[in-house]
Amino acid sequence: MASLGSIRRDFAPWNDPNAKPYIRFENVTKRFGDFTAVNDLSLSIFEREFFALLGASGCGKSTLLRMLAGFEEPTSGRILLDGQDLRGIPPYRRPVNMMFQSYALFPHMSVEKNIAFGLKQEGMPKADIEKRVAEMLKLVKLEPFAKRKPHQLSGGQRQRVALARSVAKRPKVLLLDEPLGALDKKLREETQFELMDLQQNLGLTFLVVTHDQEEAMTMADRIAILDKGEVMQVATPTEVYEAPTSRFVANFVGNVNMFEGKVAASDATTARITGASGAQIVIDNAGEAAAGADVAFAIRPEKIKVSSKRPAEAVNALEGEVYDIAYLGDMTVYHVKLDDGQVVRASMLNAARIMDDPLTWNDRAWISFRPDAGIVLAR
Ligand SMILES: Nc1ncnc2c1ncn2[C@@H]1O[C@H](COP(=O)(O)OP(=O)(O)OP(=O)(O)O)[C@@H](O)[C@H]1O
Repeated sequence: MASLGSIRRDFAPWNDPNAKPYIRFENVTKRFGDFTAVNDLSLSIFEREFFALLGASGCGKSTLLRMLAGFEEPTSGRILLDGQDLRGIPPYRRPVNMMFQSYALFPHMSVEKNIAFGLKQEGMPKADIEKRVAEMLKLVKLEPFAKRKPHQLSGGQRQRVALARSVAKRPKVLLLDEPLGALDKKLREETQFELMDLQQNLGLTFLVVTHDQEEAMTMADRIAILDKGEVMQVATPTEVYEAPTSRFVANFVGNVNMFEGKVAASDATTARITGASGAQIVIDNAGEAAAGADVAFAIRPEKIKVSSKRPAEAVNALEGEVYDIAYLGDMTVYHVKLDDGQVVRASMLNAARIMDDPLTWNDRAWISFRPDAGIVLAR
């Protein structure tokens, strides 16, 4: 899984009951004809937050950005920015700017002219423009390339010009639609960190749309996971990963194993889930789910241990057969087919060069995990 890169200690205004949201979507619905792209959606974003909208293609992410930028109006509901209802305010009068992909740069203009373009249009005095462009070039580390044309730059450098151009006007909110979509994997990762630095240094509020969950996990303070125009969960990357509130979110972010079953018994300290095959899983607690409820026990691959013998101390251990092994260098991913037919994915770090319990295809194997290693999902 991606590193949770942007964890900023002490930055959590969403936990402060007195903090006022900076951007607020209030019961926003957007229809195109009889198609509902955004459905009664409410969402709060705080000043200086790096907020990501994550969801599959067509879930309404871009429509939300476009409504905030003023290119579309909600069919119903309100969008507030710093307490002001944005309805009817044209895009150029909103303190919001959209960063477009680097291919939207002017090919015949140098880097510095590209950055200066919007400022000139605004009628900013020449001396101020020069100062601001110099500042921007420094910020995105492109000073040596000021005179070059876009085609004389690498993809990552072009992306930085696009970024400099979109922050040159000092918008309060920057909207980024798949900002790193055009870059290869390595460059993407580097640029992610640059983007985070820039956002923090300038104290901007970023709203980024992506369908790349690792990217959202790495960069964002909080993530909203959308499905069919509705918010499924809003939380920090860690919470989304470790404490998803639904099967949908658990499946959407990272790899997960789901054990479907019924809550057999539940008290304050432990609960049991019985699967269709009769196998029982002991868990810490079943949350809100009452005895008899249909639930899923969701557990991440790295929280499952694979071994050739049943670990003596294990509360939960299920037997099966090694079905597939993928050696990834830093870790090994096992697929174990349990005796009831379910295939479980378990990943183990290769901390030592030589495994003390080597397993291979078709070996009998046990998977085991702690009662608190997963989470019970009722939705
Ligand atoms: N102008 C429009 N007219 C009709 N339907 C539209 C219009 N704009 C968007 N839609 C529809 O609304 C839905 C949401 O579109 P949106 O662009 O917000 O999706 P998205 O989540 O950003 O997807 P992607 O990741 O593919 O860009 C889609 O089903 C799309 O076809």
